[in-house]
Amino acid sequence: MLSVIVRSAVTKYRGLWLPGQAAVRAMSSSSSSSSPYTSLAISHPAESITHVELNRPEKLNAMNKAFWSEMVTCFTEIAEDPNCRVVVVSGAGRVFTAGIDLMDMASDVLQPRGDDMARISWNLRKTIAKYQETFSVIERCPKPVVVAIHGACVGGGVDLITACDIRLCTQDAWFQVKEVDIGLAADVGTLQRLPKVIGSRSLVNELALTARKMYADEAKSSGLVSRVFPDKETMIAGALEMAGEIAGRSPVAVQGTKVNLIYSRDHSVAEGLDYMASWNMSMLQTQDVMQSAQASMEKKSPKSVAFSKL
Ligand SMILES: CCC/C=C/C=C/C(=O)SCCNC(=O)CCNC(=O)[C@H](O)C(C)(C)COP(=O)(O)OP(=O)(O)OC[C@H]1O[C@@H](n2cnc3c(N)ncnc32)[C@H](O)[C@@H]1OP(=O)(O)O
Repeated sequence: MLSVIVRSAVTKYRGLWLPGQAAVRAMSSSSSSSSPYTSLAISHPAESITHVELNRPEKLNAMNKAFWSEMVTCFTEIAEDPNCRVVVVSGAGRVFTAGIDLMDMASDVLQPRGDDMARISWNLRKTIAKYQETFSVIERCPKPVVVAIHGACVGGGVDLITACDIRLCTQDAWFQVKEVDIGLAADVGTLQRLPKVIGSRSLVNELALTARKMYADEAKSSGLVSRVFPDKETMIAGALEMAGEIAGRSPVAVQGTKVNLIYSRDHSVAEGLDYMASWNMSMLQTQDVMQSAQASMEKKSPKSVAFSKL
């Protein structure tokens, strides 16, 4: 199936079909007028919670050109939005995502432009960096991101979820580091982040080198996901409940926790402690500490405190 899709896309690219701004505009005009995006649906299911839904269900949420840039815009805005304290990401329709849109990939990544090898390579490097940014922007976002996965999570889907902070899935979910099957080394985050998520280096290597599917139970036992739900409905309810727990706590504490966890993952303990001290020399001066401590003394939940926006 893959070769048919890629071949037909390349043929269309060479002969007839050049997706560009016009195609993107045409897709925009056919989508809901309230959403600025064609590949994502954004909603606010509860106070301080933003729900980002991959929203091309008819193509199994395959990641097309619009998706790769819209995620960057979306998460840049979320990072700056004081009304958002936590994000839930999920997929519309019957699966989470089938990975990169193989039609778009054929015309973009596989047909780099340039007058000679140096220029082609330079352009391709910039393209790959742009694709990487689509998921790095999730990791850089100081608001925690809970991702809820059902059905297939293929290729770019694994790159996406490893950039998120908390992973939940349904019993029918499966994960596939599919890139070797389509002739490439995964290049937008899986090879860098999956070994930091899953304890077993051997398992990571096996998954990435064989492209075998990993099902929900193994995803749980290996640490890729922290919870497995019987179906999508209960998973989304569980994700929103968890998001509510996070959103109810001090945003200074929550965002500081995310930023420092990621910093420490990539640095030595000594460097992490040093960074933490510098972070908290400002952040400990927040009114949130006193308000939270007072609630704790009064045996109240931190959720009872009306924290100032951040
Ligand atoms: C610099 C680059 C960085 C990024 C790298 C990323 C790499 C990757 O993501 S590698 C992985 C690529 N994905 C795949 O190889 C998966 C391809 N899809 C499938 O194998 C199957 O669709 C799947 C097993 C997920 C589900 O099979 P099922 O029988 O349930 O559905 P289908 O009939 O196959 O699909 C339904 C419609 O969706 C379209 N579609 C599915 N996947 C893709 C895709 N990746 N790209 C584009 N379109 C896709 C499929 O063509 C069907 O459309 P239609 O015929 O119009 O109904």
